[in-house]
Amino acid sequence: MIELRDVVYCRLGTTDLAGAEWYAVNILGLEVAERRKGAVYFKSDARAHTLCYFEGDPTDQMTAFEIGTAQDLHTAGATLEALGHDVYYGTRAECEARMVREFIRFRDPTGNVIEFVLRPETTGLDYHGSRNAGITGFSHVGLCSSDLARDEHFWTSVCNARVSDRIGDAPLMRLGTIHHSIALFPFHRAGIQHINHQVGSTDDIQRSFHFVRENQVNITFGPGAHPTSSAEFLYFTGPEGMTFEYSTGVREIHDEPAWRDRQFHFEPKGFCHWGSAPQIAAFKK
Ligand SMILES: O=C/C=C/C(C(=O)O)=C(/O)C(=O)O
Ligand SMILES: [Fe+2]
Repeated sequence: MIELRDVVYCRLGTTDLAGAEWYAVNILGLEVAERRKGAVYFKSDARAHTLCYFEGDPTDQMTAFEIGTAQDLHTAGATLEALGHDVYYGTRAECEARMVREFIRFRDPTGNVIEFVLRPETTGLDYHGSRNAGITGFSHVGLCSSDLARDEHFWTSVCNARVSDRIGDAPLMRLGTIHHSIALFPFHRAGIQHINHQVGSTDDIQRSFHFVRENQVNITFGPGAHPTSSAEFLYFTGPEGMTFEYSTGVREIHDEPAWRDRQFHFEPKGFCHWGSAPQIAAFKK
């Protein structure tokens, strides 16, 4: 069993790095941690970075998860290879570009590019966004899945994810105590379906709702409340069509052995109990 600790960063290719930086700072509310040749790194919490935009193909998207020890990372590589995945071991320069000690890269069964990383850097310092979006940190990722049952099996049997709830057959899966760090949603191609940042309060959700709308950003869902995690949310569109989510109040699961995954409808009421309907392809039948 591959023991993942947490989701740690996303890397997104962009054909307009300056535009992506403008959006990440002025709309999303992240802080530029560092600019390097062809890449900008963003902070959303104490970690050195949780998002990187790099010059490249916008379909080039990676999600990284932390593994505890070098031994575990190498064992994970061998496990994945034995299952037929091509596993790439990152070079020193690629590790530096990710601010990690070591990493491996492979594709999950849908074809999503996944990195398992060792010792991602942290700063121990809070982040300070110039726009006060109230962000408390990068929290979860939604991944596209071309076969939900197959991919749930991968994340829960090969890796240590546990299903907290399902919307239809779409699993919301936890790695620690947070209700979900990975969610899978049905879609015909691989890629990151949405990127979630937690914000401090309902006030932040409501202020951002008005802020993003006034800045002509496309709101695709919300404000609303997820019956699954109890989080209040807002979804909106970012560079190259990426969906970003703010949410607040995500459920924590501390009664680990006692928790039973619950079944929700794959229709608007399963996604929101305030009555908002998603304008997001992967959230619709
Ligand atoms: O609308 C479905 C999404 C549910 C949740 C949640 O329960 O918080 C998410 O944030 C998610 O799946 O990404
Ligand atoms: Fe989400």
